[in-house]
This record gives sequence, structure tokens and C-alpha cells, in this order.
Amino acid sequence: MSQTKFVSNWKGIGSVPETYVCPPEKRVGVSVKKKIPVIDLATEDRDLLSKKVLDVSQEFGFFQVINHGVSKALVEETMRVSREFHAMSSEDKEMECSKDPNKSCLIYSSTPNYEKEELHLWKDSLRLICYPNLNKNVQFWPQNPPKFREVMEAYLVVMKKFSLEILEVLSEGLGLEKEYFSGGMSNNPEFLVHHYPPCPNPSLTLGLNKHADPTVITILFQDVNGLQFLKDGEWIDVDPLPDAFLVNLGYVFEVISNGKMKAAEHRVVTNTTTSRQSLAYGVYPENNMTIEPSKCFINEANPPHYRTLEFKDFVNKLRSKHPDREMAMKFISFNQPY
Ligand SMILES: O=C(O)CCC(=O)C(=O)O
Ligand SMILES: [Fe+2]
Repeated sequence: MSQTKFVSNWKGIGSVPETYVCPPEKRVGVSVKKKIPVIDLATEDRDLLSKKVLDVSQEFGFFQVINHGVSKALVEETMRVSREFHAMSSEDKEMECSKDPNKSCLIYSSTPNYEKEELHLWKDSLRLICYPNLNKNVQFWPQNPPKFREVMEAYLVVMKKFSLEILEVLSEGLGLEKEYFSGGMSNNPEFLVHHYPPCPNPSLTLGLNKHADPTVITILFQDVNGLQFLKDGEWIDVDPLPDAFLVNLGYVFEVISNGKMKAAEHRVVTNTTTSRQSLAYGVYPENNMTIEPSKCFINEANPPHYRTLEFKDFVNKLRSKHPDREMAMKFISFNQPY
């Protein structure tokens, strides 16, 4: 029988198959431990909170959030059903994800482009699309493991509220109107549940390539370390704080701020002993939204540095080839030859 493509279903794999071996220049090198900024959302002084969020967003492009008000039990339940889902047989996973004629639920290994890509990533992912209507889409999502639908729906409702809170704080800090992101700019969220099994040789593989997200922001929950951010030419390990979420800025945010903030580049490395799971809630605009620098950041001294694009063109381009930052800028920025 041929080997299943889902790495989560491989048994007793002793070495890394050739199609997963990164070329030497892409392999994991040295990473450093640095203090990751922490935002306490329960801080009562709102001005202080938005100033701190603004400062760390400008300096790092990512931060951890504590005292966020999201129930620990709900996060644990979401992690549990996700783990159970990825532990099911390949056939069951595919069958459970094939129920929606509109394809709001997709299971894939590596990337959705598995068949065509030259190099595979050491992960499996489940993608759940919330647009146009979460409670309609959810009816077609997996019925196994039991409670999957109700737990995912509950988590996604809470994440929508949480993401708007973070976006409000960011808007206040930047001097945008408080509601800037609350309509079509955030109405198309996508949820990815990534599962990275232990890997016999982490120095040869990657769980996820270096990239920045084509989102407004992404809100991530992770159980064990493996996530790294690139800052000032160094890869920094993000060791998760208990119960904390990690927020990172995406390219949409960078464009709206006219480059005042930068999308944070990151990647995931594998390890030999522990499987890793992450819940990535990506805030996306609706497809017909116009993405361009906000008028707030444009004046004679600061002309727009980014093109005006419809979100569907913006995202299609940024997703099609998983470009690195330089390639992405060729498409979205005025400062690079197109
Ligand atoms: O698994 C992780 O920690 C990162 C996931 C991620 O970067 C993404 O989904 O864009
Ligand atoms: Fe990402």
C-alpha cells in the first residue's frame, strides 16, 4: 500500500523522505531567545494600552496577549477536538471534509498545492472558512470527532470578538477611527488548524516556510514551541506563555498603515519528540474591499508607498507562490519595479 500523504498518519518513520528535504540555503540555522513583548489586555488605562500595542507592533510586528478574556476551557476543547481530528485515519479526514459543496472545509498536507510543489512541508492543515456565514458553513463541517462543529463554532465566534478588540486598540493607537476594521475589512476570517508531527531530522525540514501572512492580523494559539519570527536578521524563538495568544501583523495592515507597521516574517521548525499543534485565526477583508494606504498616513512628505488593489487580487497574488517579502513587495509596493 502506498504511504498516505498525511504526515500525521505516518507510522514509525525513521528518516526524512527526499521530497521533504530542504535545499541547504533554506535549512534551519541558529535561532535566539529574546524577550517577546507581552500585552496585558486587562490594563485599565486605555491610552497606555494602545500606546504600548502601537510601540511593540512598530518594533516587532508581533506580540503575545494575556488576560484576553477568552475562556481557557474553550481553548482546551478546541485543541482537543483538533488533535482528535488530525489523529483520525486519512480516509476519515478526507471524508469528513468533503461534505460542503462550497468547500468551506479543506484538509491538506503541506500546502493546498501539494501535488505540484517541489518540496513538501512537515505538517497537515485543516482549513475552515467562515465567510459568508459561519453558522451556515458549520453545518457541513466534520461530524467526527464528536462535538467538532459546536466547539469550532464557539471558538470562532469568540475569536471574531477578540480580533475586533485587538483591532480597535491598534486603530486607536494609530489614530484611525475605532471602527475602521469592524465591517468588510474583517468579515472574511479563515481558520487553520496545523498539526506538525515529530520529525526524525528537524535540521533537514521545515513545518512552515518563511512567510508573512496576507491577513490584516493573525491570532495564533500554540501548544509547544516551534514558531520563530525574523527580526533584525535574527530568528527569534517564540516560547508560548501559558494561555497566551500570539498576534502578528499581516500585509493588509502594513499597506493600510502605509508602511508605518510591517508584516512580521515567521516560520515553523519541527522537533524530534513532540507533536505540535497551532490554531491560526486569520482576519481577512471581504474579496471586493479596496486595500490601500489610509488617507491618515498620506501627506506631501509621505506619498502612498503601496498600490491600490482589490483584496481578491492582492490575496491571490500573495498566495499563489508563497512569495518571500521581496517578491511580495514587487506586487504590492510602489517602491519596487513591478
Ligand atoms: O503554526 C504556527 O505556529 C504558525 C502558522 C502560520 O504561520 C500561519 O498559519 O500562517
Ligand atoms: Fe503565518
